[in-house]
Amino acid sequence: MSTASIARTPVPDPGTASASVPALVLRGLTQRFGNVTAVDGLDLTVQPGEVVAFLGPNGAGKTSTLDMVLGLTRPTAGMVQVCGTTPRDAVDRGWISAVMQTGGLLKDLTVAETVELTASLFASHQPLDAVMERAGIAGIAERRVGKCSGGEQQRLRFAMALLSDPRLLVLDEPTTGMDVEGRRAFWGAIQADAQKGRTVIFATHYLEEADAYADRVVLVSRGRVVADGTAAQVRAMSSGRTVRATWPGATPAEVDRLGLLDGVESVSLTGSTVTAHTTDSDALARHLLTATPCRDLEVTARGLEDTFLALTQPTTFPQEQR
Ligand SMILES: Nc1ncnc2c1ncn2[C@@H]1O[C@H](COP(=O)(O)OP(=O)(O)OP(=O)(O)O)[C@@H](O)[C@H]1O
Repeated sequence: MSTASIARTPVPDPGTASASVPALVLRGLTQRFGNVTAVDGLDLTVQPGEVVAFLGPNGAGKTSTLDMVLGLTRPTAGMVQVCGTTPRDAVDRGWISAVMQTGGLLKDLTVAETVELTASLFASHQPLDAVMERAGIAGIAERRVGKCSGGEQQRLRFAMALLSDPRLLVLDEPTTGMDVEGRRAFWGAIQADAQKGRTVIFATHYLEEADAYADRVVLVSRGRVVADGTAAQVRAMSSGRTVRATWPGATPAEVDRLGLLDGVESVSLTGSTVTAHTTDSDALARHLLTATPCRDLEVTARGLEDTFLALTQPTTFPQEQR
């Protein structure tokens, strides 16, 4: 099944996880698969009501972390607490549930039948009509799952995850493969729900989703947190500007030498385009226009995407040269 909420029957016991207890605490969380360290001593605390984007490149360790949060795998080392208890206990109590990317749906059932069947696995659950309304699928209740679009199927998974009225909702790249309209409708439903106080943590590759929907962005790279704050704070973490220019016939060695200039944080060469991040764009621009054959020079403020690349990719020149 795709949602952790339906993997086990929850024990109704509202009230013992108070609002002052963090929704999620990770301490030194580590997951190794043979020689691969997928999660490398990750620390994170999420307070109730926060909407957190877990952002990182492929293989950063997002899914491995969320699997441990959901109690699907055990950490190699470190600790996970969900609403003050273990992940398995939180799942049992219906305090945490998840919307995963794929799977878990039977195509021949209708949307309403799917929600009913899932609800029958719980000792107690939210009213079905209210859950379907909240997830934005009340209007397609009689539609067969196989006829639903990707966005509609994700909203159905969202409804299934809401049945236990979880305190913490985990979304693992929930809008992968959806078109723009499907993504917007899905996030509209999640946001409306989050505004009522639910804690949401979502893994995504989409920077614009993190920017638009998260109160807080946690940027992970190689199993570690490399930035943590609002989208604006994370963007500001790599201050400075991006300088791009066309350098016909540039060699990697010539471009690497730009890394020796004051303020240059990273530099790369793609075709004949040089891209550099620097805290002193005037000096770099002057150098490129006077000491190299560069032309078509462009200076821009960094966006979240540039910050993401700057914080998650190694520079192209050796550190000892700097
Ligand atoms: N079961 C496993 N066995 C071996 N290696 C694994 C396993 N699961 C994950 N990995 C490795 O651990 C690292 C982190 O993977 P993970 O899926 O957690 O990253 P991710 O950030 O979710 O990536 P993506 O955005 O591509 O889904 C990768 O190098 C991956 O190949």
